[in-house]
Amino acid sequence: MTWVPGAAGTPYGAHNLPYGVFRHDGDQRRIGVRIGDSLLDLDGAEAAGLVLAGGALRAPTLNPFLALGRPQWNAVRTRLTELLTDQAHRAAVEPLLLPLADVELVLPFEVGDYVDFYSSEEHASNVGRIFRPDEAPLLPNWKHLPIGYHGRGGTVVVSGTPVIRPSGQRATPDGPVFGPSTRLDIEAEVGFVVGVPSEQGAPVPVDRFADHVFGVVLVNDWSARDLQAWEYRPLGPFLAKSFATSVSPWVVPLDALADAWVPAPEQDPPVLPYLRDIPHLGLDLRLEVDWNGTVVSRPPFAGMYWTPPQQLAHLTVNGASVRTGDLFASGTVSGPARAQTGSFLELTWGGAEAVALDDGTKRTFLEDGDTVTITATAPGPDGVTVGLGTVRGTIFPTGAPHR
Ligand SMILES: O=C(O)/C=C/C(=O)CC(=O)CC(=O)O
Ligand SMILES: [Ca+2]
Ligand SMILES: [Mg+2]
Repeated sequence: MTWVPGAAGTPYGAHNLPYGVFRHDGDQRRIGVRIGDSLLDLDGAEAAGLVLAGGALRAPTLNPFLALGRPQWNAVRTRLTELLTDQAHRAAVEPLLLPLADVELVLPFEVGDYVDFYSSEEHASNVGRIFRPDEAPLLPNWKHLPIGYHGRGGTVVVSGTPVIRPSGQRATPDGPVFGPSTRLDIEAEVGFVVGVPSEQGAPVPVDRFADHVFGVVLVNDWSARDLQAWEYRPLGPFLAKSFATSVSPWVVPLDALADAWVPAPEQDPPVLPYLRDIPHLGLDLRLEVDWNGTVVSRPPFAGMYWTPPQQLAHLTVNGASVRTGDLFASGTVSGPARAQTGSFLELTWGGAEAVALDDGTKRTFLEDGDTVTITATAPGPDGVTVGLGTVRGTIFPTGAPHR
């Protein structure tokens, strides 16, 4: 049990220890690890010789640490657990704790390539029904491979960054017009952060997932549905999703989620051998979507049809390599019930059924000034939960100054 006041038994006790990057008093970016409502300054801890990672913890991003690989991730985690649970270290460590309220959390890693999957059967079927009412909801390939597309790593931003309403083309009966999106939406997703690179030409098999993937962030893949509906055939989303994708500031290590693996939905028809993961496990992450202070949805990640190891195996099966800092997102997480959907497109069924918020207003798509907050928890050891932090964004009008 941790000696840090108030932290034991919370979703951010010593069983979690997510990593982030912070600034204090406008200072340099530094790596920290969260414990309760504080963070431990790991730059200071490594400088003082309390934890050793060859200097990787003294960098302004997590990338050098992510690149170290599992044996060193484990060694650092073991040491941090010691420092934060053994009273013998308290006098040395306590001066390096900072209240979270006093720091600014920044993008924790330099994002490399960003891939977005489409792995919820409910989401894919719902979008199919809404966008393509005259066709089968799922295309014939959907149960044979995890569908995905390459997104835009350079526009991934940390939680709290303003989201400016994008402009673009949308279809009208009189032809396309240009202007601010009128159907701006969210996508509640889970992102996987690559630590150890793979070699070009050498696919990553399903059972090597944990050698490469360091941990998990929450993702909001903001989506302009009107732009998307007009542009997406035949190559998929382009400008409808590339303007901003928000991630939570804490990267939760896979090690903190050891108790969250659960059987994933059975796959029928059977998948090709390179996608066979035995046991076939997904993560029991429970998401919550809050719109201006009202919880409107609770998407269950455990029901995702394609698992993260299958996604990584598929992403690399053609010989494409992954690099440190690559991010692959699960795709929108939707469960079978309306109040489990991970997009407002589904929640309002294409904008036809407004949702009532607790403040007395009704919404279909996002209005300027709206704030969406996605959080998640997972089961942890001994009945505690693991917190995955928060990804929050507020919509600013088109043309708004960036900050
Ligand atoms: O079915 C379509 O045409 C498009 C669907 C999406 O918007 C999905 C997407 O970005 C992937 C996902 O988040 O599931
Ligand atoms: Ca998406
Ligand atoms: Mg996006």
